[in-house]
Amino acid sequence: MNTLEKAFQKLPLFEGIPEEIFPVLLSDAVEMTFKAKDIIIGEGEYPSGLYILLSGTAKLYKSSPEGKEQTLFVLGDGEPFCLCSTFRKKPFPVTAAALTPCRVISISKQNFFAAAEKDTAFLFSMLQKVSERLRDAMELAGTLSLQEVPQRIATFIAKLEPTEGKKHQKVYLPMSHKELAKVIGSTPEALSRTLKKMSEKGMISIEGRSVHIVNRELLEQCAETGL
Ligand SMILES: Nc1ncnc2c1ncn2[C@@H]1O[C@@H]2COP(=O)(O)O[C@H]2[C@H]1O
Repeated sequence: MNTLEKAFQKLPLFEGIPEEIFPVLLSDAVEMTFKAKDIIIGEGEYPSGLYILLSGTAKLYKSSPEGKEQTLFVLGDGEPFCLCSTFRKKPFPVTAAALTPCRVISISKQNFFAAAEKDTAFLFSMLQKVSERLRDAMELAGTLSLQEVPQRIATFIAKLEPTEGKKHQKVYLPMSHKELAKVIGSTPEALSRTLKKMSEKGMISIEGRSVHIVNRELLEQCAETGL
């Protein structure tokens, strides 16, 4: 097994996939690297196949003609994208951009379908990912249309994994405040005001991107009903 095949085998996305699938999938894989802010694929382009973000953080977003951006998904290590364009001959519906330096592997459609035909576990894993994305998209639609900004921020923070053990309730924002505003469908100014109010109410204390959840019950209450 070569290094790339070994790296793929360790990804949660490919858990339980038989070893012999990786050479099929990766025989013509292309590795690309991007700097933070680089466009990986622009809206309307035709990706060559399935992309896997091997390391780094990237976002999928839409922008309006006025330049307003809405982040649709934040992709982390091991996350695939271009799944829809792999299944359908349609242009890429969004833009993918790097938030940090990113290492991306592209898998040709031909190899993707060869692996899917060889192993149903692989195909099921891809289907599972597509359905997860659909669920996330529905959740985002509900959040943006039904929740106020404080609820969206509290929900986002409450879902982050604690970085210093569950007891300490320290979490780290995975992106800048400016990028976070695009995820929650707000402006950086409204985000700062809300974070300040949440601190004053004793829910959190915040320093840069480091957030201490002072009172999780209050934070979860805010996620439900707002400030
Ligand atoms: N018309 C659309 N508008 C916004 N997002 C879309 C649209 N179609 C698909 N997507 C999402 O954009 C994602 C781009 O990467 P994927 O093809 O993996 O999955 C796609 C969907 O989750």
